[in-house]
Amino acid sequence: MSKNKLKTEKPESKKPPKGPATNPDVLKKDKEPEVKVKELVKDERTHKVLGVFFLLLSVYCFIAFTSYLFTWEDDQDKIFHYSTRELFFGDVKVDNLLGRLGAYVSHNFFFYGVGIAAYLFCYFFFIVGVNFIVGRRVFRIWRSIKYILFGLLFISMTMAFVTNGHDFPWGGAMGDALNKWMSGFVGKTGTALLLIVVGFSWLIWKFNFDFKWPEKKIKPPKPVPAAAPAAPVASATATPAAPAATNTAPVREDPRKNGLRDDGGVMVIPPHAEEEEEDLPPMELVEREDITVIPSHAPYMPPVPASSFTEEEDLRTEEEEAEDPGPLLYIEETPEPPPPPAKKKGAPTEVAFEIKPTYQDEEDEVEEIAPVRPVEPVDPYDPSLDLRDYKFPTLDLLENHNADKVIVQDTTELEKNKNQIIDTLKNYDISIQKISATVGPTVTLYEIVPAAGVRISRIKNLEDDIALSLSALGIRIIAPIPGKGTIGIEVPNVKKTIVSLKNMLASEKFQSSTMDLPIAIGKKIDNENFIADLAKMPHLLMAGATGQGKSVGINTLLVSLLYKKHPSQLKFVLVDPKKVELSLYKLIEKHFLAKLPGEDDAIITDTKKVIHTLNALCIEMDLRYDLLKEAGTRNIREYNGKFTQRRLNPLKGHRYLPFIVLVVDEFADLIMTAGKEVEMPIARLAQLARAVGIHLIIATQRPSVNIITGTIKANFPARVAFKVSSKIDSRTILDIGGAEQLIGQGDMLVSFNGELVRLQCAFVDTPEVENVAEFIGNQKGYPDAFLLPEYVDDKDPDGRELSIADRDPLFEEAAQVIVTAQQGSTSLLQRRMKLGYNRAGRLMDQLEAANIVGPNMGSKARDVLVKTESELNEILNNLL
Ligand SMILES: Nc1ncnc2c1ncn2[C@@H]1O[C@H](COP(=O)(O)OP(=O)(O)OP(=O)(O)O)[C@@H](O)[C@H]1O
Repeated sequence: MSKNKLKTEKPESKKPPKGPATNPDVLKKDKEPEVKVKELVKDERTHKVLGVFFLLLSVYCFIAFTSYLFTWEDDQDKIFHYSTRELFFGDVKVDNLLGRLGAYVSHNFFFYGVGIAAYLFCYFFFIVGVNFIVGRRVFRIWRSIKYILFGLLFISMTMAFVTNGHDFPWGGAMGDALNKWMSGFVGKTGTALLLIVVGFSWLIWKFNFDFKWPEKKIKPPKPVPAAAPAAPVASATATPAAPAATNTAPVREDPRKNGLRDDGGVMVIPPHAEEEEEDLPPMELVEREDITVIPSHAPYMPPVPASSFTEEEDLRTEEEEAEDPGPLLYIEETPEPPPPPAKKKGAPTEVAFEIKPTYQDEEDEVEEIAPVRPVEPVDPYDPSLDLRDYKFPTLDLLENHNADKVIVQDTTELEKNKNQIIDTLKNYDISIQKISATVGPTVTLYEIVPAAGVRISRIKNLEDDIALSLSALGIRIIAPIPGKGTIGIEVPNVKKTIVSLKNMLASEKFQSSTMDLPIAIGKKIDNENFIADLAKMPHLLMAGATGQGKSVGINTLLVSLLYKKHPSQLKFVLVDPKKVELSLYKLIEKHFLAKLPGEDDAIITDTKKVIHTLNALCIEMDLRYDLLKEAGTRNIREYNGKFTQRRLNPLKGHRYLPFIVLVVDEFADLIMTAGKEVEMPIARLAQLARAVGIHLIIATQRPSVNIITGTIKANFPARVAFKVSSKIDSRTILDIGGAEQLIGQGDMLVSFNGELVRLQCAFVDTPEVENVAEFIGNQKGYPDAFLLPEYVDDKDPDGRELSIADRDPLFEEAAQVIVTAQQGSTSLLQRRMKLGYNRAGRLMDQLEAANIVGPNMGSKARDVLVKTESELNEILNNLL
C-alpha cells in the first residue's frame, strides 16, 4: 500500500516565511492569547461568578422587600417627592435597610409592579444563582419560570382583589389593572369565583387531594350455588359477581391491597394513571418489581467509564434536555401480549404498575382485554449519543482519479476484436448468430450466441486460440454466462479506467443502502457498482500475488465502512504482520479500533499478540452468545433492536453490541509462524461469529493449501482473488481456475453466493486513506479504544496462579461485584467486568483464599461469605 503513491510533503510547510528577514536579536513580543467570547461564556468560572451575583441579588431583593414592608409609608413619600436624579445623587434619607437603592427598587417592584408577589423574583434569582454555582440543574429553570409567571399573575390579582382600597400596594399596579379589567368584564363575584377556581385547580393539580366520599357498606356476597359455573377469577374480593357491579366503588377500593397478580396480558402504565382511573373499567393494580429505571446513559462499553460522559451531560442545555429520551426504562419480557413500553419523560417514580381488567365472565374477557389506555412509547436508545457530534467523513476527502470520464473504447478496436473472434471461430467451423460487446473498466465482454447445434465445450477449448488471434493476455471465456444463454469472452481493454472509490461511495446504491456493513468492492463489466453486505458474506478471504491490489482492496473495504458507520456501531481489529500496511488507521484508534486491555498499540503486528487477540475475540464471541441467549434473540440485529427499544437491562450486563471486523493483512505469515494456534481461533470465529456480529477479512499472498486449509476454506464462502501466479492457486482460493488470467492492478474475481463475478476493484490511494483517517481522528473520540476481553494464556508462566500477596489488580473490584450481587459466580465476573474465563476463574480462587466466597461447588454458584460492604471493606483493609 505504501508504494501506491508517495505522499509529497506539503510545499507550504517548507517555505520560508514571507516578508523581511527576521532579526533574531529583536525579540518578538509574545502574542497575547486571544480570549474568545464563546469560550468565556462556556467557562466554568464565568458561571460561578454569575451564580454568586444572582444569589446576592436574591438576598439583596429579599432584604430590601422585607424592609419595604415596614418602611414603605415614609419611603414612598420621598420617592414620589424627589426625582430619580435627586434620589440617586442627592442626600435624601430613607428608612429602608438597603438605603435609597433598596427603597427605590422595592417601590418599583411593589408599587408599579406586582405587589407582594415581587418575592417570586427573589426566588427566581436564587434558583438561577444556585444552578450557576453548582454547575448543573439543581432547579428546573423553565418549569420554575412557568410557575413564577403564573404566580405573579395570580397572586398580584388576588391580592389586589382581596385588599382592594388598601394603602399598601399588595397587588401592585399590575394586580390592580388586572383586577379592574376582570371586575368590569365578569363582575366582582365573577372575579372572585374565577380566582377561587384557579386557586383550587392549582392546589389540586399540585397536591392531588383525595376527595373520598364515605363508602357504602359492602353487602356480604351471596353464596354461589354449587352448580353455578365458576368465574375465571382469582379472588371474589377482587372481582364483582355481576356486571352491574363492575362500576361500583367497592371494586376499586384500594386495589393494590388485594395483592393479586394474574399471569394474563399486562399493560404497563405510569403510576399517575391512578388519578385517571375514573373512566376505566375496574382493574387490579399490582406493583411490578421487574421494571427498573436506570440512568439513560448507562455505559454501553467497558472501556468508556460512565463518568466520562457525565460532565458533558451536565452541560447540556435545557432544549437538549427536552429532546432527551430521559431516564432509560428497560422493560422486562412478559408473556403474551407483549407489554407496550410505558414511561413518560421525567416520570418521577421507580416502579410501574401492572394493570389488568378484572372480568365478569369468559365472554366479557375478550372485550375487556383490549388495552385500557394508550401509552406513550419510550424513545429508543441511541448508541451514537456518546459521540453525538461525530461527523461522517465527506466525499471531498477522496479523489476522482479521472474516473469521471465515461468509459469509451475505441470503436475501431471493438470492431477489430469482434471480427477477430468471428474469424477465429470460423476457422474452427463454428458459426455464430449474434455478437455484442459490453465495455467495462478493465475488460470488454463480447457475448456470442452460437448457431444452433454448436457445442459449448468446443468454444471453451478455443480460449488459447482466441487469445493468440487477439494477441491479448487475460482472455477469459465464460461458457455459458449463467442465466443468459450466451457465451462470454472477456478481452482486456487497451486503455483501462480506474474505478475511483469516491464515485462508488457517491452512488445512489451505496448512499441509500441499508445494509449492516456495506462494502463498495468494485465495478462489474457492465459498469454496475458491486456493493455487498459484509455481514451477509459473512467473512471474506482475499488472495492475490504480490502487487496485484490486495492492500488497495483492504483499504477500499475499510474506507467504505468508515463512510457508513458511526464509531458506536463498528470496531476494527487490525492485524498487520507487515507493520506498514494498516498503520494509517492508528489515527482512528479512539473511534473505530479495538485492542487488548493494557496494550499501547491497537494495530497488532506481533504474532504472539495476534494469538492473544484472536482468543480474546473468541471470548468476546462467547460472551456475546451468552448475552444473546439471555435476551432470547438469535442474532446481533435482533439483540441490538431489543436493546435500543430498552427491553434489555444493562444492569444485567446487557450492552449495545458494535459490529467487530477483524482484518488480517498477511495471513500466510501468521500461519507460518504460529500454525494451529492461529488457525484454530480463526476457524472458530469463522464458524460461529457471524450471528454475534464478528466478521473476518483475511488476506494472503500465498493461497496454498497449507495456508488456506480445508477448515478455513469451508467457513469462508465469500472469496476474492486478485491475479495469482498459477491455476493451482486460483483453484485453492476459488475452487476454479481463472484468477491466473487476470491482468492485475485491481482486476479481480469474486466468488460469492455461488456466482463468480469479475470486477475492477475500486481504487483508493494512500493519501486519501490518510485524509479520511485524519478527518475522523481529529474529532472527539472515546477515552480509549474498544477493549476486548482479557485473555490469559494457560501455558504462559506469567498467567499462572498467584498468591494473595500478589493478587490480581481487579481483585477489589471483583470482590465488590460479588458482594453487591451476593452471587459467587464466575460468569457474573466475566459479564460485569468483561473478563475472560481464565482471569475470572483466577479472581474467584483469590476471593476464595481471602474468605470472601466459599469453595467451588461445581455448576452451582459459590457461597458469598461476606454479606455487607462494610464487612468487605474491613477484609480488604486487613489484606493491605
Ligand atoms: N483497484 C486498482 N485500480 C488501479 N490500480 C490499482 C488498483 N489496485 C492496485 N492498483 C495498483 O497496483 C499497485 C499495487 O497494489 P497493492 O499495493 O494493493 O498490491 P498488494 O497486492 O497489496 O501487494 P503486496 O502484497 O506486495 O503488498 C498499486 O500501487 C496501484 O498502483
